[in-house]
Amino acid sequence: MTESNKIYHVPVMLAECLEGLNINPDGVYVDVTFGGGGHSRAIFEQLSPKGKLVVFDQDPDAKNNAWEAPNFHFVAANFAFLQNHLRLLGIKEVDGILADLGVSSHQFDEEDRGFSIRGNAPLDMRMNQNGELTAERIVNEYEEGELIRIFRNYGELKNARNVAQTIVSKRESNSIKTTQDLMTALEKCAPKFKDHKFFAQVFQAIRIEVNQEMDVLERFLTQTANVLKPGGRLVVMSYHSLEDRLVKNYMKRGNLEGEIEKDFFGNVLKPFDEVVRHPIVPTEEECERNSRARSAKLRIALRKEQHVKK
Ligand SMILES: C[S@@+](CC[C@H](N)C(=O)[O-])C[C@H]1O[C@@H](n2cnc3c(N)ncnc32)[C@H](O)[C@@H]1O
Repeated sequence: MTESNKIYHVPVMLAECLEGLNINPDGVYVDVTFGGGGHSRAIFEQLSPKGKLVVFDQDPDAKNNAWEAPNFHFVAANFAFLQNHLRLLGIKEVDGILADLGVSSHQFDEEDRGFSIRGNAPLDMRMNQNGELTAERIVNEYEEGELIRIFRNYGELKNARNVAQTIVSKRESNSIKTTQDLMTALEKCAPKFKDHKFFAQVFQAIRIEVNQEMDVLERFLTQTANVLKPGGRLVVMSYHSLEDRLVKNYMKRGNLEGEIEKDFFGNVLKPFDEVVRHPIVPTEEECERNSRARSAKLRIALRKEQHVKK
């Protein structure tokens, strides 16, 4: 934890994720979204000294939650580079991969990072503070059509066009620099009594674009089949319908578009079999305890034997 009395992140569906990974104590596991390390610690506790855990996080703050052990390795990088980093560590194959997508509670709670609709902060929203694209650049420089695309696709806003037009017209007189500037500019677009949800959707859309979350998820997913050994598990938790669709397509059909590809003999070509056909969702009790769990969907797949490796 970076601050003594603040909880960094409460892991979502912890027991379900562990069960999904079906841990072999001597195996090699990767948690590509380390965050507060809740899932990682629980995985690590199940490993023998022969087992190994490699974790990724692109946010330097997460490194403060890491620990020292000969069989634990923190990689400060984007999981879009999974295969490269494993190669650098001399790891060819792993037994299980966990991804708990999106941002941590810590990132939301740190007001100055601009993820939250509470308080007032510069429009930033970068998970990796070395990244070039900020929320401020998107809001002040993106063309109207691009803004419509992100509010419609990533925010699922019904009035995406109106929101984009309002931003374009407001920024003509004054650039929109802070989270409060943005909320004030969009006051008239917010539905009555549902303004909290509306602003959360606006912020979510911008955050997904800032961090190129769909693009890196695609790049990550297509590498998992190359690094998981036959029988290895892919466990992915998503919080947004677009993310879940990509994960579902990839696990079910072996490609991001969800198209069925067959070989000469009519066998479906796909690297994974789903372990559960429908996503696992948190219990009501967990959602009450931890509101961040509410939109979570967990999918689990098993790496098949016969897929030809790239
Ligand atoms: C939902 S939190 C994970 C919480 C974690 N499972 C726990 O128990 O504390 C997501 C974390 O993944 C990191 N993250 C998100 N996308 C990433 C990416 N493309 N590459 C590396 N880290 C990423 C975020 O910085 C954040 O710390």
